[in-house]
Amino acid sequence: MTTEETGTHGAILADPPDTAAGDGAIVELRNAGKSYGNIRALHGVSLKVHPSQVTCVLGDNGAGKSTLIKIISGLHQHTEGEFLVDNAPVHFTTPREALDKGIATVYQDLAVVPLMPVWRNFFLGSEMTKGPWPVRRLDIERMKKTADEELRNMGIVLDDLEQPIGTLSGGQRQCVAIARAVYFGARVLILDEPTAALGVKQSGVVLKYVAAARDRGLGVIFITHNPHHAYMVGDHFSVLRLGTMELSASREQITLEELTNHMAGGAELAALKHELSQVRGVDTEALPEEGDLTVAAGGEGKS
Ligand SMILES: Nc1ncnc2c1ncn2[C@@H]1O[C@H](COP(=O)(O)OP(=O)(O)OP(=O)(O)O)[C@@H](O)[C@H]1O
Repeated sequence: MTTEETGTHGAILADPPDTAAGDGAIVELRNAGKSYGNIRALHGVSLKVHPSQVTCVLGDNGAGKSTLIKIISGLHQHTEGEFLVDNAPVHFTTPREALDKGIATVYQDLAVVPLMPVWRNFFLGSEMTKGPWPVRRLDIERMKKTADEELRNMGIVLDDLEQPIGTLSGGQRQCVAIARAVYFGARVLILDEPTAALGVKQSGVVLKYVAAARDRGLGVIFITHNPHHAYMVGDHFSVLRLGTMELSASREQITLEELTNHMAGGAELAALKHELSQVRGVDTEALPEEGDLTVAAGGEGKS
């Protein structure tokens, strides 16, 4: 997935807004959509993000996941339907406006300065300072101490915060980005395929911190191709296909197998199998049946 902007952002919020109105959803899309000129990238999408819940958005390439993220994070505006934050309609014109409402995005390609220490990256763009103007200077000790405390609060233990962030694994960098967003007051955390480039073990570590962010009361929007990863932490599942919402189900309403079948497209696989049966040399009997798709997708998942 490509994005025009990368990295995490943070905003220190004033008192949390009153969410007593409505059903407590922080973010809501009602039949929202987006067209780029003649191209309808997203249409009729409804979605809610509640505090302390992980809302998973799944979809294959071109399904509209990036477009959805861009609307919620303030990079693009919706052209159909409604977008509400704390039950009030919004039309963000910049990511800053989304941040001011507590909506932070952690992109796949994190905007970090690889040679700078972990603690320095933690505060990048929002450095702590001390002393009166014009002799204000960086408060290095306080930044180190705070970064250390915040990472530990999230259960992230790194050997040395002085090490360049570029020396951390991809999974560790994602975790630092999540802790940073939590520290800077995010209420909604959008994670753009955080496990896509990671191996099994590192994906597990990142999923642990997705759950930790949820346990700290954040509403998490977890974008992924991988139904197995989604099902490990998700409370609600929305599957996008060709720009529309094909499925919206709570955890109680769907099993992992059903979710995987939706993602793998059981009908499409059957059609493909039929076409392949016309091709010499392809043993279609060896291909999985629709009911076997859990195994098929799990073994070969993109993420
Ligand atoms: N700026 C744009 N101008 C025109 N069409 C666009 C633009 N951005 C996205 N699209 C189209 O909108 C549709 C949805 O794209 P989007 O990038 O949101 O999907 P995605 O689910 O994020 O896919 P991927 O996982 O491959 O990144 C695609 O058909 C894409 O070509």
